[in-house]
Amino acid sequence: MRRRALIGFPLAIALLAVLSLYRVTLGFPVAYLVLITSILFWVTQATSWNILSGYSGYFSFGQAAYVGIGAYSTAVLFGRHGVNFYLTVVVAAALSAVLALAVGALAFRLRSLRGEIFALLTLAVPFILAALARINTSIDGGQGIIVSVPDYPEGIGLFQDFLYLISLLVAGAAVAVAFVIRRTRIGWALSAVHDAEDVAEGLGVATFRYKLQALVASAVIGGVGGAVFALQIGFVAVDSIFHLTIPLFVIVISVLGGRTHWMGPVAGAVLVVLLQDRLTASGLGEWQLIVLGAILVALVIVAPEGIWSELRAHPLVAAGTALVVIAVVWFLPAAEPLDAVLAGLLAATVVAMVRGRLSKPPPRVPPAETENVEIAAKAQPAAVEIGAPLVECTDITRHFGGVRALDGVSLTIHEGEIVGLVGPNGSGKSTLVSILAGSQRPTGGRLSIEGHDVTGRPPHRIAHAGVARTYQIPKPFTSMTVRDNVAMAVMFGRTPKGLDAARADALRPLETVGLAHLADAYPAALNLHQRQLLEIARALAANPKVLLLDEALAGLNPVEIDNAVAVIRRVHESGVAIVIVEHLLRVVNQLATRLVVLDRGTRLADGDPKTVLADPAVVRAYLGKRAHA
Ligand SMILES: Nc1ncnc2c1ncn2[C@@H]1O[C@H](COP(=O)(O)OP(=O)(O)OP(=O)(O)O)[C@@H](O)[C@H]1O
Repeated sequence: MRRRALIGFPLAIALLAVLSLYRVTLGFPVAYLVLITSILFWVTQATSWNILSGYSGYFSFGQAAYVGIGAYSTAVLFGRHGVNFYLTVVVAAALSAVLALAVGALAFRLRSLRGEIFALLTLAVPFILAALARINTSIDGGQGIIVSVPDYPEGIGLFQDFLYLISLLVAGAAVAVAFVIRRTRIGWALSAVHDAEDVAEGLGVATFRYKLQALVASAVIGGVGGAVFALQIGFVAVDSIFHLTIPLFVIVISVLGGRTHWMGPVAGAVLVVLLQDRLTASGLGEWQLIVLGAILVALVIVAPEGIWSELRAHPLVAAGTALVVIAVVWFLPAAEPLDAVLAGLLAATVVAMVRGRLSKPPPRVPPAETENVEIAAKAQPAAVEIGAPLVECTDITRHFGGVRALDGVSLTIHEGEIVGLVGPNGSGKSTLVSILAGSQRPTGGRLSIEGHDVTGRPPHRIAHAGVARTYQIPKPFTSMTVRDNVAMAVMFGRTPKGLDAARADALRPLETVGLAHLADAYPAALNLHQRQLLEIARALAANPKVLLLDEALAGLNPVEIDNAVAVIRRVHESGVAIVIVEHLLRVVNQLATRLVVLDRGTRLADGDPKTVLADPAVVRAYLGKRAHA
C-alpha cells in the first residue's frame, strides 16, 4: 500500500499538472478547471483540519482562522501594498504558525481543554480575528480588499491555469505532509491520543509536543491555502472569509471522506464539491441544500468510517463499478460528463460498501491461552532477591477539596518485590497508583525514581524513568491491532524503537501474557480477561522497572484469575518489580512479597503478608466483621 501510494500520488499530481499545460490541445473546458481548483482548495483545508482533528480527535471549529490569516496576509500585503505575492504566502505560513503555537500552548497545557471545550475555544478564535479585521482599518476596516492578478510565468497561459497549478501544488504538498505524518511516529502518537490520551501519555508519548506539532502543521497548510484562496476569490471580505461555512464544510468533507486516512479528505472533497456543483446545475433551487444534506447524512450512516475506507477495502470492485457507471451515464442523452463522474463515484462507494458488509465474517474470539492453572495458582511467590530502591514516595498527600485521599503516605518499592497494596474502599489505593504513575500530582510530598526527584513530572517522563501502569477498566487503543497496541509502548517507552523493530518486539510481551495468537485481532474482538492481559502486555512493552497493576483481576472468573496470577508471576520473574492493587486477599497473599495496607489515606501497615494480615489493627480496619465471622 505504501509503495502504491508513493508511486500513485506523485503520478496523479503530474497528470493533473499536465492537464492544465495541455488544456487547449486536450479540449478541456476552463469551467472544469475552475471546479477542480475549488476541489483543490477544499482538499487543502480539509487535509489541514484532518491532521489535527481527524488524526488526534481534537475537534476544531477554527479552520476559518487560518484561511483568514492567509487570505488577509495576501490581501493586505499584496492587494494593498504591492508586496511580492510569493512573499505574502511565507508571511501567511509564519503568522498561522504563531497563532497555532499560542492556541496550542494554552489549550494543550490545560487538561480540561478537551472535547467540546476545545471545540468552543477554536470556534472563538475566528470570531476574534474577524472582529480585529473589521475594526482595524489597516487590515480591512469593514471595506473588503480587492486582490489583483500577480505576476506568473509566461508559459502558463490564463490566470485560471496559474491558479489551478498553484492550488494543485499547495493541495499536493498538504496531502504529502498528511501522508508523512500518518506514517511516522507523530501519526502513531496522534492515533493513540485519539483513542486514549491518558494511556498514551502513561506509556511515554509526549502528547503535548505531538499535538502542538500537528496543530502547527495544520495551521501552516491552512494559512498557505488561505493565501491562494485570496487570489481565487479576488475580493477578501470579513463576512465571506470568517463565515461558519468553512469549518462546517471541512468537517463534513473530512468525516465523509474518512478522518483516519490521509486520502480521506481528498475523496470527501471530490465527492462533496462535485455533488454541490451538480445539484446547483440541476435547477433544484432551494431544494438542493435539502437533497445535499440528505445524501451526506445517508453516506455518513452507511459508511461511518468514510467513503475512502470503503473504496480502498475493495479497490477492484470499486474501480470496475465506477468505470461501468461512468460509461453508461456518459452516453445518456441529458447527462453531462460531470454527472457521469459523480454517479460513478457514488456507485463505487455503495457497491464497495455492500461488498464489504456481505464478505465480513462474524468476529471470532479465540480463548486466551491458559496455563496449567492448578499449578500456577498454588505456586508460592518466586524467590527473587530484593534489591535497591526503585520508587520512593515520601510524605505524599493528595487532597480533593476537603477530602484527604492521601495523608502523608511514605512508601519504597525495591527491585524484585511484588507489593500488594490493599485497603478498604476509598482508602486511597487508586490515588496512590495515579501519583506513582504521574497521572495525578500530589498536593504535597516527594516522589523519586532511582534517586531522581520526579515529583509533578508529566506521566510520559515518569514512564521514561521506568514506571508503567495498567487500568482497572482496560483502555486499549481501539483503532490499532493487539500487536500495534503493544508496539506503541515499545515505540515510545523507556527504550524507544522504530515501528518495524517495535512490531517485532511486541510479540515477546504478547507471548508473556498468552495473547500472541491474537496479535492481528482488534481489541473489540477481545473479552475482558484478554483486554486486561493486553493492558499488562502493553505496560510491559514500555520496558518498565516497576509495573503498577490497578485491580487487574477485577471481574474475572476463577480460571481467568489463576491464569492472570501465572502471567503476573512470569512478568515478575522477568525482572520487573510489581505493585498490585487487589481486593482479593487470596490472590494478593499468593503473589505479594510485601503487603502495604492503606486506611483513610494513611499507611496502616507495611511488611511480610502473614504478619500484616495477623495485625489486629489491619483486621479491624480492613476486614472488619467479615474477618471475625
Ligand atoms: N477526582 C476525585 N475527586 C474527588 N474525590 C476523589 C477523587 N478521586 C478520589 N477521590 C476520593 O479520594 C478517596 C480515595 O479514593 P481512591 O479511589 O483512591 O480509593 P481506593 O482505595 O482506590 O478505592 P476503591 O477500592 O473503591 O477503588 C475517596 O474518598 C474518593 O472519593
